[in-house]
Amino acid sequence: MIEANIRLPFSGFTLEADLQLPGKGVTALFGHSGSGKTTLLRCIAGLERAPQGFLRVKGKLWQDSKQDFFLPTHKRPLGYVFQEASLFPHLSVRKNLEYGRKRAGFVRNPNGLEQAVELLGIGHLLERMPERLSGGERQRVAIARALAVCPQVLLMDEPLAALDLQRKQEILPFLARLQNEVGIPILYVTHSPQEVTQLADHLVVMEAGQVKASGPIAETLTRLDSPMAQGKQASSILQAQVCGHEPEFHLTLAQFAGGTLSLPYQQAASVGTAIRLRVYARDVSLTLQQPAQTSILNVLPAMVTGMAHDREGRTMVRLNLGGAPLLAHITRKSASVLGLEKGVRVFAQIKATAIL
Ligand SMILES: Nc1ncnc2c1ncn2[C@@H]1O[C@H](COP(=O)(O)OP(=O)(O)OP(=O)(O)O)[C@@H](O)[C@H]1O
Repeated sequence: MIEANIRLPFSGFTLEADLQLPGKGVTALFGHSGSGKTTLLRCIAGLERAPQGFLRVKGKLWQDSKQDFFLPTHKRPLGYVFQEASLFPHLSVRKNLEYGRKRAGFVRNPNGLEQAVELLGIGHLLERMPERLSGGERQRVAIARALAVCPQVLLMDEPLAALDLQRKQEILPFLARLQNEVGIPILYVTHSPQEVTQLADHLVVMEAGQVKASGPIAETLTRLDSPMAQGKQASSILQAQVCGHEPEFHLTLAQFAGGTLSLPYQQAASVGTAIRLRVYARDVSLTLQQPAQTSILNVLPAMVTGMAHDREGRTMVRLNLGGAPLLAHITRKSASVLGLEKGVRVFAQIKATAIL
């Protein structure tokens, strides 16, 4: 677990964060530009010293201003990945990785470097000079360099922001692998909703230096007061498990807390495989009665738990499907005609899902 209680005033901006973050998985720090994400990460890294600060990482004290205790950055077992890879241009990839390990005062695992190289798939690049790497390869080397020191926390500040879409797609699978195979918490700064839905297990929403929301991804993503639950991109995440296939219809069945869903056929996913699904709020419609004949395969009972109206005649409805939260974006008129309010039972018709 990461416990942080930080107050850092700058002129015109104050960071105030009181957070308890999980000790594993990816925590996304999401917010608009200038909301304080990087400053929070820098405080955790010890690159910024908040006059009022308490920070404990996996039971170890890193800062306690009350006791005037501050562990300097080089003694904090962490890896830091920036937007730009910032490799030494005169050193080969291998030397860059080795240099990082020599600098860190806490490396214990002698195999850390080999493991990082394998995980990021950069074995064939070790003797190359950085100038001969593509942007995506350079960033993979930077991530491997951060991991090679065997950190207890990995801090990533918009690691994909400087890359074009194709390079982003190239790196995302490696990040997903990191999440599954490295047993350390990753704090991941981003303002990309797509990266949040694809990678995050826990979400922290920042606004003007304050923590607006913090919690498990499925819950926090669908909070009606969250900036991510607004507009066309609003979506929900469902944690599901493959429970069968219907190859004759080219469908796969997946079970989640709210029932069973039919998905496009996933030949490679055996029964029991855990999958993460994204459902756009705009792809969910609501009915009061269970439709007897419909072409929509996924119709599940749900209960309305909240609603938020916008100024353009649309309503975001938050639903509970057996404990799983789901957003539906419908017209305000439909919400009125159906008499929707908190506690009303409905059927959610899910038109499309994407496997992440
Ligand atoms: N050393 C500093 N002195 C004064 N103000 C600072 C300092 N560092 C950051 N700030 C201010 O703190 C605010 C938050 O900056 P920060 O970089 O943490 O935001 P961010 O959410 O990471 O933004 P972005 O997504 O654009 O990187 C900004 O208004 C910034 O100008």
